[in-house]
Amino acid sequence: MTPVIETSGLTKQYGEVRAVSDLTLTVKPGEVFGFLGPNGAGKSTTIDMLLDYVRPTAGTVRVFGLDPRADIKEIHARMGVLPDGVALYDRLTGRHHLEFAIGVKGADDTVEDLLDRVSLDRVAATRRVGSYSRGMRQRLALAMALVGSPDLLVLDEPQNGLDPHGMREMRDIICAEADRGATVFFSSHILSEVEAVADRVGIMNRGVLVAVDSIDSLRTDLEGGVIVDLVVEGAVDEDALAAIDYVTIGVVGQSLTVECSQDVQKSALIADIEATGVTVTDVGTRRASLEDLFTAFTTDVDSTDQSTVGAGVPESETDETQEVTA
Ligand SMILES: Nc1ncnc2c1ncn2[C@@H]1O[C@H](COP(=O)(O)OP(=O)(O)OP(=O)(O)O)[C@@H](O)[C@H]1O
Repeated sequence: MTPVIETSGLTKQYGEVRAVSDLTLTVKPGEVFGFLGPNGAGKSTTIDMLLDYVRPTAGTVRVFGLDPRADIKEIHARMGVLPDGVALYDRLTGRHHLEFAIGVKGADDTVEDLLDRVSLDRVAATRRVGSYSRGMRQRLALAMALVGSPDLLVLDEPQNGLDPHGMREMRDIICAEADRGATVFFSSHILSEVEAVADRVGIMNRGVLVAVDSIDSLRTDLEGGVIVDLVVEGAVDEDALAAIDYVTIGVVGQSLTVECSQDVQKSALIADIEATGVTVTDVGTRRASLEDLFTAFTTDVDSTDQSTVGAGVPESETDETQEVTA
């Protein structure tokens, strides 16, 4: 089956900054794929290359097996996009936006149905968008992305501007779209939201894809995915703790976070930790959350790397972006 998204060696260089470096990634039909990474990791740049808003420096990208540089109209016809920093027309009403989107796609959706799907008030839809809150703008933009029941939804930070209620609705919409067979590729900082809906996640760090798998498999990669939280009394000797080589220990004040495999015996672990000169006063065990995985995969890197996040990119380099209108 042709992958919905396929990149190979995909790279984008802005002057000194490598925004995306040698990205090879495949997203299969029907998958909900969460694209994660800290600020400046290269998520939006990757999405922009899928949409041909930005041209790669090297490598290839295919969407539905097509090249965005040559076939962007065909790709857009089968895709719904919620871009980062949505551009809406303040003077037009929500209803006008949806009518426009339905017209462009030649779709048979009704405005009312779209409004209901994103829980945007029908009366509010008659108001100009200039008066909308951030959350309302986000809901409207999502409704526009849903027009025509696209085969692929690309959502850049869809939870932006949404309150917890809106986030839950966004989760439901993503699940409903997946249930009808759509592929969903979305970026997010809200890890719990990603954990709730994604079949697989890709974690970007400084332009590099540092992990890609299901959340459960990533847990297994992370030494079995058990976290032991400890509170200790006494002087914490970080070097001595680092020398306990069968676990990874994070230290914040008197709290230790220990990543370890399931077969590590807690009593032996505590004995080894107390041998460094502290007394353990509290112990808790939990499974690694996506938050733990995210921290483990994105806390590492040599800060002199060429792809360093936000490495003072001069303004003049921003014109390397090749804007392309679809
Ligand atoms: N047009 C541009 N000109 C120069 N540098 C850019 C441009 N666009 C992005 N960059 C740089 O590329 C890197 C990746 O940025 P990108 O916006 O893709 O990250 P992101 O993961 O989407 O971040 P965020 O989560 O903050 O939106 C950053 O260092 C950014 O400063």
